[in-house]
Amino acid sequence: MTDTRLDVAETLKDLPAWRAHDGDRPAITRTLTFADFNAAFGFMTRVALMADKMDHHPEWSNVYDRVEILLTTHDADGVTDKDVTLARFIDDAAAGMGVKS
Ligand SMILES: C[C@H](O)[C@H](O)[C@H]1CNC2=NC(N)=NC(=O)C2=N1
Repeated sequence: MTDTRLDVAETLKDLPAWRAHDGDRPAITRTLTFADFNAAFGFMTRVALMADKMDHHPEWSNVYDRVEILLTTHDADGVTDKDVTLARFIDDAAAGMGVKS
């Protein structure tokens, strides 16, 4: 994995559940809705452990069954392979956890 900045539009072609962040800097976002708070927080725990292992951390928030996630690489001021790797892990983790959207 490198800290090379990727083109956001190109990157999103391989990440259909993700959108370009509409804001101040290059980033990708996904909002997930789970069955309930327990499922949402269980998902966040799994992602948190992987993020810490990768030393690459999401910007996110949780309200009850909903988790909003923004991925960007602060050290590169943009989206990198690290964000793609974490996004794929997030998609895989969510797929088996009763995600409603
Ligand atoms: C010192 C440490 O490796 C860095 O601050 C890491 C920590 N987690 C990080 N997370 C994210 N999303 N981007 C970074 O550039 C980053 N850098």
